[in-house]
Amino acid sequence: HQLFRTRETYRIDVHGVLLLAPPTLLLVLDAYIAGRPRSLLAYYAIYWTSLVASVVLYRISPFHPLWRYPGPVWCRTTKFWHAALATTGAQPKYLQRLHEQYGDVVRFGPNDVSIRDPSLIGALMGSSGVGKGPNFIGAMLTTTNVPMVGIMDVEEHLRRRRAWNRGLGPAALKEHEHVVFKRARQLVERLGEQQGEVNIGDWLNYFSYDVMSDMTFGGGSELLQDGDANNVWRVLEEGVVPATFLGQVPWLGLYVAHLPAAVKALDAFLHLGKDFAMRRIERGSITPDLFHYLNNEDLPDKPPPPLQQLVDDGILAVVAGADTVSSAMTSIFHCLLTHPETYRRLQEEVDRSYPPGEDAFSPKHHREMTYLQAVIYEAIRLYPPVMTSSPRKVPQDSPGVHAGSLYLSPGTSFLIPPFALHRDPRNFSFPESFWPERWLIAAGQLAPPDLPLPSPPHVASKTSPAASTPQPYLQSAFVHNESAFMAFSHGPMNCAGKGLAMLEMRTVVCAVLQRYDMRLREGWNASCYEERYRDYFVSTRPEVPVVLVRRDGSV
Ligand code: HEM
Repeated sequence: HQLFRTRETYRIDVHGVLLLAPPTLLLVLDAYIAGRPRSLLAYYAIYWTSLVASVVLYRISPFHPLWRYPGPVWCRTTKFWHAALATTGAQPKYLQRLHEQYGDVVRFGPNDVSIRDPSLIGALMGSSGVGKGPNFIGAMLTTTNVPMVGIMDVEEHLRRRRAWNRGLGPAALKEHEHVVFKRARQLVERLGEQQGEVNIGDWLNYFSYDVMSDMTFGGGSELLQDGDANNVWRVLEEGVVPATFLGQVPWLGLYVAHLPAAVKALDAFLHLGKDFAMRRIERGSITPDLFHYLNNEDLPDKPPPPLQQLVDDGILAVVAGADTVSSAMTSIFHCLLTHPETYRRLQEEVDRSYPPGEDAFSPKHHREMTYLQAVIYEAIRLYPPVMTSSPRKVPQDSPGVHAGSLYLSPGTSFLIPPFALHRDPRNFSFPESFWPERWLIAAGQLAPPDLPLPSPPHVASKTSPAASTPQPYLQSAFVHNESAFMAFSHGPMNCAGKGLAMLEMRTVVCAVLQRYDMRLREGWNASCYEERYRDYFVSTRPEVPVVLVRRDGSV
């Protein structure tokens, strides 16, 4: 047990030696030296039972360094409880409930804590914060080919991150913003060609996937044109469920990697990124896409990285670049369509900045559109596309980490889940309500006496029974703690694509609102969006059925 604990390793051969050698040695000693042979099974049964008992007793005992942090007792015994819970997609709400019950620091696994205290974010995730956790080892079934987002060594992570910063920084973004505008134009045209009702989420999926392929690999996907005939989105959604389970128990991923049948969904998912990367390498560089930077094509003196690294980062671009943006935009439209007054106000701002005839596929007025920015931030405050964010782990060979009154011992993993922070009334007034005005009040652009008070939680349209619920918080003081806003995470290992994501969201919202009036399907139960929104590091969400009508009256 001490060896397992202190020499934590993902090597299966070492596990084998630790699990099999001691009982075998005892058998040999007993049989040949003491002359008392027993069945081999008895030695193994006694050894493994003692080992499991020792592990469990230690984890629930006061000798464990995380003893003082409260949490459900069963979660202390093994991480399998939490892994099973995470595969339901309900992890964010579960952690939120634990925080409500136990406080701001909760132990939700043997060596895992969740932290809901914004004052600790800087120390734990800032420039001298803690490196990433091992979840991507389990999710990607490998210790060697982990994409940049999951590299645990801080130095190595920041070294790999440099190419992403060059490829997604303001200068590179300027170079390929035309890709976003071209695809946004195509989206708006294709929406207009649809008859009757559309699931806006599907179209936003197609848009973000095509943008991601153009931006990262210089092309290769035409979902907006052809639809999703190869089910790439289904592959993505099916792949994230087993990846979520194995991300919680990463060592198991290395065993599962040897069972081809068990990882069919995951394999298909991994192949997506690989195909993209291979096609791009064969084609060579046409435009300075993200791959151009990841492959060091902009630094001729620097050798290109190994092929596997490019493939791994290709997969990261697929997931990080496509799903998050689509998720955010689906939530934006859901929120707008369930809050007609907000929709009207935003459309007025769009009409002022991009009146009919003005090119909406241009960032010319984005910066001055403060209400648009507020709507985007508010939608991803309520529905952060990465709801639990990525775990961090205090290195086993470090002295541990002190932050405020918190001490995290070596080997402790922790999460600072955006969902729990965003829905905490100590950080945001009316935390369950969609209320973009809060961002304007906080920025001093709207005076508190002019407050348009938020609608009841989540939805305010006629399609929801919540509309008749009495408003419960009218008298509360205004609270807005932006340091608790973590949709893009925090520090040098935060989201590398925030600039691109904001450009995509602003462009699509402006272009769609300029061209169309939208409404939800009559009678659609809007509250099912919140109920059926699931977190698997990225998210899966229910359909948002809408009807679009051209504002200029043409068909
Ligand atoms: C609304 C859209 C998006 C949201 C809310 C979002 C959010 C996040 C979050 C929470 C993380 C985890 C950071 C951490 O571990 O602390 C992350 C990582 C990352 N995101 Fe985004 N993201 C979005 C769009 C994008 C786009 C368009 C790209 C472009 C390819 C991108 C690229 C990345 C990369 C490369 C990482 C890994 C960063 C690292 O580990 O250093 N993201 N994102």
